[in-house]
Amino acid sequence: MFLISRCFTHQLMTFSNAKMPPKIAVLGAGIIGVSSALAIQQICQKNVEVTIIAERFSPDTTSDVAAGLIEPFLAGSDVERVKEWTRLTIERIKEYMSEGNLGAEEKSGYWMQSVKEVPDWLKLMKNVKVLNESEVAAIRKRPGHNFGVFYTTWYLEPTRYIDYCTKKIMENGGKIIQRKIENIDELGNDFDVIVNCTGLGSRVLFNDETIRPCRGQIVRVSCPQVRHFFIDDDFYTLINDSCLILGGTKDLDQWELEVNSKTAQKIIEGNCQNIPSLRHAKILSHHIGLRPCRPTVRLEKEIKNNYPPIIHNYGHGGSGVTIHWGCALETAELVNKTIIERKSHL
Ligand SMILES: Cc1cc2nc3c(=O)[nH]c(=O)nc-3n(C[C@H](O)[C@H](O)[C@H](O)COP(=O)(O)OP(=O)(O)OC[C@H]3O[C@@H](n4cnc5c(N)ncnc54)[C@H](O)[C@@H]3O)c2cc1C
Ligand SMILES: O=C(O)C(=O)Cc1ccccc1
Repeated sequence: MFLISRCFTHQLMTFSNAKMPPKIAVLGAGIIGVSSALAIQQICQKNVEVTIIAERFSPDTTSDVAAGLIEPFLAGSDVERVKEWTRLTIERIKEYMSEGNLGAEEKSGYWMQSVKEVPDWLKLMKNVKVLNESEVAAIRKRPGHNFGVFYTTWYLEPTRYIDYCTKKIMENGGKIIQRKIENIDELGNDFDVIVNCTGLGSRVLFNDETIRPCRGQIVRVSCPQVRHFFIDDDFYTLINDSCLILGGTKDLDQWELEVNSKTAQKIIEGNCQNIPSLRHAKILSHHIGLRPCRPTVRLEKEIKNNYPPIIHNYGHGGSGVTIHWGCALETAELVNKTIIERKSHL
């Protein structure tokens, strides 16, 4: 268990005290917050004091609901940035796998489409095969399966990964505070840089009405004989180490966190049409998550009078796992640059 204090015990500190390491507050403990905190410690060579402040921690974040399939989805319109963030995340996953960690694997499968799509990010995947007409006919399971792509991607189970990152953050001297921040004024001048990884929370905390919930409902099942993912316009079967994740609704501006049993039945039925052997699946659990959707991911520095610099890293839609490490590295570089600039002005 990590030491969690519920109040700020920081003494007021200014940069003028050059002997003290700069204090960085990371708001949010989903995959974006914890990966950003770890990247900051690594890029600033641990010459910083990182404190994660969050209302909810794993396994009670949106991130914990995700299957962790590595594929841009509802990631906004910055397609080139998203592709580069995805590339960096894939490199990170390969390192994570090489350490022998559970909850990360290569995984192949089918994406069946009503309208033909061969997005640029497929170049980051392996074994990509755009299906020809006879191959589509052989795979087709439901109306709307007019085109298809076979490829190999990866999955990264968020809950295991968040635990991995959090342990490293604490080993590096990081701190954790459980608290809902109603207004960043509460942070006063306790920190030298604020990193905002609050996801959908930024709608209220930073008055950003461009970030909107996209409600996703999933069913976790056990069906070991299913070994490939299967995605189409309306449903998906994704794979983790010890379960399958059946999805996948995407209801914009829906905030309801209660599981809808009719929706669950529809998800199960639709995926059984795609993969008939799912009829033998054992239902394990039902979950809801609100994807933090925004026209683009907000990853930038904000300078507000009378506040420490704020580095925003939020609005990752349905791709927070897919692009987390690319975003974390860019966030950490912005923090490091800010620290260096402020020191040079002392
Ligand atoms: C059903 C579903 C399936 C998904 N599948 C995938 C997938 O396969 N691949 C993929 O890449 N992505 C997937 N996603 C998307 C992914 O889950 C999100 O993009 C990602 O979780 C966003 O991470 P986050 O850390 O920004 O947000 P969150 O996980 O929501 O974390 C936000 C953190 O900020 C804290 N916070 C918020 N406001 C405040 C406040 N005022 N004070 C203090 N703390 C605050 C919260 O407590 C929490 O700790 C899926 C999402 C859903 C819903
Ligand atoms: O449900 C989500 O948000 C996902 O990211 C899962 C997913 C992944 C790839 C294609 C469709 C849905």
